Amino acid sequence: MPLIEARDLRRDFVVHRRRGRLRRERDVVTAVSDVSFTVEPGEMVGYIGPNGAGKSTTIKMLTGILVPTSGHLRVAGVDPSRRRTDLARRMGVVFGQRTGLWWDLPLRDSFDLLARINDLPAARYAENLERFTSLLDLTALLDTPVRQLSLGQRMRGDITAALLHDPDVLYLDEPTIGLDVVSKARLRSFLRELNRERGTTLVLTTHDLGDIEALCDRVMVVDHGSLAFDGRLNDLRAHAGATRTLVVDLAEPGPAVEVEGAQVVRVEGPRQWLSFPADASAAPLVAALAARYPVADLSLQEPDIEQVISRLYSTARPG
Ligand SMILES: Nc1ncnc2c1ncn2[C@@H]1O[C@H](COP(=O)(O)OP(=O)(O)OP(=O)(O)O)[C@@H](O)[C@H]1O
Repeated sequence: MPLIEARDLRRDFVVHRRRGRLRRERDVVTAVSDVSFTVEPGEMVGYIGPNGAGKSTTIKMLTGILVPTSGHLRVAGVDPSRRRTDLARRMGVVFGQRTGLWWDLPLRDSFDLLARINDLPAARYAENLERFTSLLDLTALLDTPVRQLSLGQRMRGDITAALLHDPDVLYLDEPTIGLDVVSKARLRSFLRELNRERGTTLVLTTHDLGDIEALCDRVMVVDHGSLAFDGRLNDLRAHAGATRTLVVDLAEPGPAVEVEGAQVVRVEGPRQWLSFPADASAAPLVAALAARYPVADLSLQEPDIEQVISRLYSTARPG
């Protein structure tokens, strides 16, 4: 059974806009429109899209904070907005820009409070606290008030808090925002290990495509409230019409090579750049080149994922 099942999910917001000095008009903003997907237990899914695309609204519906305007939604077999308390035991949520910890309390007291709120058995709490604080390098900071922690330390504290009760699914909204390169790498490797060891399902929204490349087998792209893509990261490159580049060094400079399925886009002395569709194999190209030309060396350039995504956003946008 899928862990998350969303069918034709929609969320409208009613907003009142000022028209002139006295008039106010009622307007309806559709934040999420007819989104359908399923997530299987143990999947790591990236949910990406430009600002205002509907990512946070979707996460809020998945966690039961917001009620969908229409559509069908089940998480772990239940309707999140009706069974929010039951579901809270099975999910962890981390919003990168806000903390779920008590600002003036030492980290340890926040964890103790959460363990009590969640009715965690003492032995399991002790075991998880020990494990996550050592894995996330927080042991020495347990007695430090949250307000004195750096952003990266606080984020690790929030992630520990979200995991103390062994949730089946962890929702992360911008988990690496503002973190330095080393903290990002450490957090990503922790999340990979968590998924491998405990099978925790991960749903991640981010503007950092490095998070997606490091963590997610699957990516969903939302734009203007609708899903523009749902599939593997590699297939996203092909879907967006991306190309790969084969860089060929010939034994000596010569005219542009001719080979089926690729186009020479640049020539510099003996080096030539051949562009071909991202979903095509490079093997037949390499074989054809080597059979016809004196090839000294070859290398392959993957399309830059940032470019792929911005291309997808621009093609998905109406007008
Ligand atoms: N409470 C609300 N009332 C009115 N409009 C809202 C509300 N919450 C969200 N919206 C609107 O719904 C749309 C989607 O917002 P949402 O926060 O889900 O986007 P997002 O993809 O998470 O964006 P970002 O990347 O900037 O966080 C936006 O147009 C936003 O203005």
